[in-house]
Amino acid sequence: METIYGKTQGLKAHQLKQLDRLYRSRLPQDSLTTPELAQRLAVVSAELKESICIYINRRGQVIRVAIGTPNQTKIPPLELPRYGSDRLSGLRCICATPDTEPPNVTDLTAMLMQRLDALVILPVNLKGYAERGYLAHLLPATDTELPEKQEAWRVSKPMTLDALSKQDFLELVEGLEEEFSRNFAGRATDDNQDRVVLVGLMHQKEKSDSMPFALIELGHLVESAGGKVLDALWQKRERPHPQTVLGEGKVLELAIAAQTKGANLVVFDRELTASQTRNLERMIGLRVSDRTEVILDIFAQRAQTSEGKLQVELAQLEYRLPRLAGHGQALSRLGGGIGTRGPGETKLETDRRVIQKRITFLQQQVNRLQEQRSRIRQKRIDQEVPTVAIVGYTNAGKSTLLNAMTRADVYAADKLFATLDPTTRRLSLTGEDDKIHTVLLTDTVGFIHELPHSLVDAFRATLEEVSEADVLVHLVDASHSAWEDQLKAVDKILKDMPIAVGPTLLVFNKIDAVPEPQAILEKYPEAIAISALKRQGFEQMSKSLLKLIEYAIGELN
Ligand SMILES: Nc1nc2c(ncn2[C@@H]2O[C@H](COP(=O)(O)OP(=O)(O)OP(=O)(O)O)[C@@H](O)[C@H]2O)c(=O)[nH]1
Ligand SMILES: [Mg+2]
Repeated sequence: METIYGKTQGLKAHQLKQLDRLYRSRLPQDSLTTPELAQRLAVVSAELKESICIYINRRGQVIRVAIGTPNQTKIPPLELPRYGSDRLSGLRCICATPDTEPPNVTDLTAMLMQRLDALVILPVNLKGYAERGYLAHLLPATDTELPEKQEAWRVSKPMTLDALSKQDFLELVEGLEEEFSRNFAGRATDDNQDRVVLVGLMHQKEKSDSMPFALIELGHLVESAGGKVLDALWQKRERPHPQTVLGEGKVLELAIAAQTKGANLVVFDRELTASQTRNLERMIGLRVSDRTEVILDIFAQRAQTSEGKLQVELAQLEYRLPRLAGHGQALSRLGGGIGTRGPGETKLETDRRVIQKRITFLQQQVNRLQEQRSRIRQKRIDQEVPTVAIVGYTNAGKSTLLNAMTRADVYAADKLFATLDPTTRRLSLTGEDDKIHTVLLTDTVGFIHELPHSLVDAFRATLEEVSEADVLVHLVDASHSAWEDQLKAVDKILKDMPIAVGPTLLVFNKIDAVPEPQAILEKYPEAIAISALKRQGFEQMSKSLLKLIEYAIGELN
């Protein structure tokens, strides 16, 4: 006997047999259904007073018989014959139901999530007959840039069983698939580029209805990681749903948005637990990732030095290990991209035992390099050259400033986390008495609010530089609309450092792009305003910097 899926408890032997016989039905390849099959389904449905679904492949074989609505009897993504937003899954569902309504949104969403070839709903009357049915199928997007209200499916008017049977099924699906793949080719300009839908939560008390800042930033992070943002949605909630972060209805909405826009990845604005990831992937049918993984991915792409690479891979694997069951295994074959790349050209390991071993190895390497680094630093301290570290939110202009002041050639770009490895350069500063003083200036990796815990280790090199510097320059992008939040986020990270940091000079950068810099300086009178790009305000900054160094180390020679 074949497996009957769904609500099978309490079924009598002859009912099970009746259901089992449905497996033996065979349809002509090119017809959607036959009146005989429709009638047999109707009889069983009427007797059980339940919806009955059968799933049929392109060869006309029944591959699954299930009790329940199309939504209740959904097939997990990995058991579908094919998966991918460029085509249909190769299965259609015929459902006889005692409910007399036309297909509802839940069932249509189930069709969308499984990318069914078609869905036929046959309402069964009181006498146990199906007189007519509805044919539903997905609609390809009409445009490469999708309009907001893209219809995801079409539902026919009620049709007689005869008319349904005469539908040329193959012609229908082949036509649809051709359009799907044409659109898909148009959309996926770069096969390796992730097409992403962003998801966030907003606290219930939040008054504004506009896109939360965290989500805008997440969009920049995804773009910095090389992904393309197709859509963003968020929900107001008291607290995250323990199993799915969002409420069930919102997850459905997310699934529809992701599927109709042809996304291959969904990214949440917070860390997900292993089971949340698993539940969401099962419900949406796409890979699900989070903010931390995106940041780690950026790090993996940017790491230059061998130390940077080691630290990033270590952080990635440590983040992944406890989440492996939900990730990588079930859906890894759905593709690569954000969250699957290691530093260098490698793909991240997915085997638990291998990972464990690799983590131990990487930890040893990182410790060794750290000792080396501290020896170098000791040498610097012995030379008694004062050290200055530039810190600040990512994209504040730290590398640009280092380049401008020292003619270094550090990569600066309008991307988050452009810099990963600290760079130190010698800098000559002219004091009040025109005396020239030499200091060492270090550019560091940018900070970000809610620095993910697993990343702190990857930041270790930077944090060491920061905590051992005599003086800090805290650079703020004054042209950013959220500059004050960023300033506070950096202050918080500095305050939480295990070792107290040296005195800090607050410097507002990109002043060339601020219409009224005066307002900012009134609020922070101790601060200095510069433009690293236009080399404005450098003189005053140098003077203040020297004063602060003098204060920090006692005397300048
Ligand atoms: N208008 C303006 N843009 C600037 C200024 N300084 C830097 N930028 C721009 O800001 C962007 C980021 O500069 P970076 O120097 O890479 O910033 P960063 O702080 O090193 O960033 P990460 O290394 O990513 O943390 C670049 O596009 C710069 O050209 C400035 O004074 N004015
Ligand atoms: Mg930088």
